[in-house]
Amino acid sequence: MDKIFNRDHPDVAKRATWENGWPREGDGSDPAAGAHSMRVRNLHKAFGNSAVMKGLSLDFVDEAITTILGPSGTGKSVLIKHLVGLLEPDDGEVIVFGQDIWGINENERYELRKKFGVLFQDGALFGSMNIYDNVAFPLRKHTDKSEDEIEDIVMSHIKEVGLEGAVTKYPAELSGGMRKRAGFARALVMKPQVVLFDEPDSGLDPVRTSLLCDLILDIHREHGGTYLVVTHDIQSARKVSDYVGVLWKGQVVHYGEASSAFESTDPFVRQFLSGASAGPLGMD
Ligand SMILES: Nc1ncnc2c1ncn2[C@@H]1O[C@H](COP(=O)(O)OP(=O)(O)OP(=O)(O)O)[C@@H](O)[C@H]1O
Repeated sequence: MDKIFNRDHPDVAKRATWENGWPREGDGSDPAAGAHSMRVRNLHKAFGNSAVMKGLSLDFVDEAITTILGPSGTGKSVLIKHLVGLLEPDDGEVIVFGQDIWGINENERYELRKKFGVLFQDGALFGSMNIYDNVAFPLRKHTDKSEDEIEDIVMSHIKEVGLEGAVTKYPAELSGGMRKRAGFARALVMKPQVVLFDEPDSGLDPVRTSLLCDLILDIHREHGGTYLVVTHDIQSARKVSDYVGVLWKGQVVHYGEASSAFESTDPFVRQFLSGASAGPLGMD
């Protein structure tokens, strides 16, 4: 399937400036500067005595789908929460659309968050609202659009995710896959520049996982945007990724174009991506 991400496009070629497999860090003179809407610099975060982020740095390539892979408990969700400003780093910076999100005030952070759509693991739908009202919620809360305008936007996204037959149903009446699709529609209604997916495949069977990946690709091709997908699922990563980052113990052990991850000779990356029990990765 074709993807919107086209490495030959001049804007994208300019953005994907690499040094030793890493995006080159931007300075004022670097053509890649400003080309990464989300940048994480030397991120440190501990909960009590437990250090979770240990100096993580990563630039996400605009308009691409980047997948973050890594074992359980390695800090993938913590990274997402830093990107949307739900967690504050102990040290380091999270720079989003050119702004250090902890160098601005709460109102500015609130405005910045509107550029993000987030699809949480279970869809994070409101159980007391039907699917239409769930998807309409961000528009009613954050815009002054009329109900007619809202209906046009909501129904176009509900159709896009194939839920037009379920608008009056409540989340509890839907399957896990349908709830995720409803969460995806809700994540799109504000026309986000960035969409973050926290384990979109969790709890889905392989066929539904594959269909959800197709939907992610289709919608990315249709609307563009910078997508970040956190997952354990190697098949999903193979299917959707332009770039792959592999995390282990709060650090990035590999980051580059998807093909370079799947061909990596690094013992940790190979073990994780092949699911082998023998290798540097243990149960701890
Ligand atoms: N608010 C919190 N308070 C205390 N510890 C936390 C908090 N949030 C995360 N942690 C801890 O940080 C570590 C990383 O958690 P995180 O959820 O980011 O892992 P993950 O890589 O997303 O794992 P999984 O793939 O299993 O979802 C875990 O040990 C977790 O218990």
